[in-house]
Amino acid sequence: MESGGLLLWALPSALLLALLLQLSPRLRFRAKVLSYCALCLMASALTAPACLLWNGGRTVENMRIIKNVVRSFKYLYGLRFDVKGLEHFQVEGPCVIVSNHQSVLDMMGLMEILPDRCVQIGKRELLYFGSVGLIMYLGGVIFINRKSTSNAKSVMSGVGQAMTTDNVKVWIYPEGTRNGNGDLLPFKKGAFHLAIQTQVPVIPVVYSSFTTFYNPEKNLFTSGRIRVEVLPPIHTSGMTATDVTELCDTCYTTMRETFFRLSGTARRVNGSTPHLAQ
Ligand SMILES: CCCCCCCCCCCCCCCCC(=O)SCCNC(=O)CCNC(=O)[C@H](O)C(C)(C)COP(=O)(O)OP(=O)(O)OC[C@H]1O[C@@H](n2cnc3c(N)ncnc32)[C@H](O)[C@@H]1OP(=O)(O)O
Ligand SMILES: CCCCCCCC/C=C\CCCCCCCC(=O)OC[C@@H](O)COP(=O)(O)O
Repeated sequence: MESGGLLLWALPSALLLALLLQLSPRLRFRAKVLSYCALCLMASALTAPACLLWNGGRTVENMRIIKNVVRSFKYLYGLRFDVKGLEHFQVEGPCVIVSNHQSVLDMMGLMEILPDRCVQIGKRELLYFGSVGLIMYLGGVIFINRKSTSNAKSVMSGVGQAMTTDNVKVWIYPEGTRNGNGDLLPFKKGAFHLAIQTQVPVIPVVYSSFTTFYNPEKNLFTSGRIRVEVLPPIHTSGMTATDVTELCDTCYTTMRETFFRLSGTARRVNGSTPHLAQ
């Protein structure tokens, strides 16, 4: 009797939901993004105990476990990564990896190629994303307060020391925030200060534009192919603080060119929208 009643409600509700999702692209988009967030929360909650049991607490070693879990997400969303230049990660010792940042989906692209012993710099607010915050903490993510330049700088100088003593690579999104508008934002300089202060190479990584398959303005979230290129390391030995701006500009120019090439879009002229390549 009870299960019959449940069926009476559950079946029409499910059908109504399916109909609504079919009818409203906005709802469909939101449902898919929500499913991604739920997946991250759920996977984090299940992976955190594994990290604790395996490695005992906050350590970069946990990134291997997290990476293996996240790498399976792409199949659920029909994403494919074509990666080139992975051999450039084979540097002796620590380095600073810089890449473009388009959306929360970047976590999948990050984990697709993440080298061993590599932690990311993230905004402090991420720590409060429930189990996702916990898993980031356990993986050794370094949290900075973006509202306080002095705090961010002092955290970064601590990072420099840890990089050399613990042989850790650091992954930084130099745009400082997500940007999905088909171009790169101007770079902040923290990553380049860090590389020069610790005299380690900078390795740029570029992901092609997501706009053809993920675009919140157009309620678009379909399957897609992402081209990824790891560029050759830029060595900083002998550079000083006076070279930070030039290093930052060189990386920005190279990465922006690569971004347009990988995305099949032409260079933006005076801020106009990029045109499709011929
Ligand atoms: C199992 C399932 C799991 C599912 C989930 C999986 C999760 C797994 C983990 C993945 C984690 C991923 C985390 C990703 C997180 C992504 C982010 O959060 S991006 C946002 C945060 N990151 C950044 O902001 C990095 C880039 N920002 C910078 O580098 C900034 O420069 C800054 C250091 C943060 C400071 O920023 P700001 O306060 O805006 O100041 P600026 O204008 O940049 O600089 C002012 C001034 O200071 C100089 N300067 C900067 N840094 C230094 C330094 N270290 N030393 C000396 N001087 C410095 C800078 O040059 C400016 O001076 P100038 O004269 O104008 O040049
Ligand atoms: C109990 C609390 C529950 C909180 C629920 C939070 C729901 C979100 C859950 C999962 C989302 C998965 C996110 C994976 C990690 C994303 C990291 C990321 O991309 O952060 C954005 C940051 O780089 C820049 O932020 P802004 O663009 O400046 O903004």
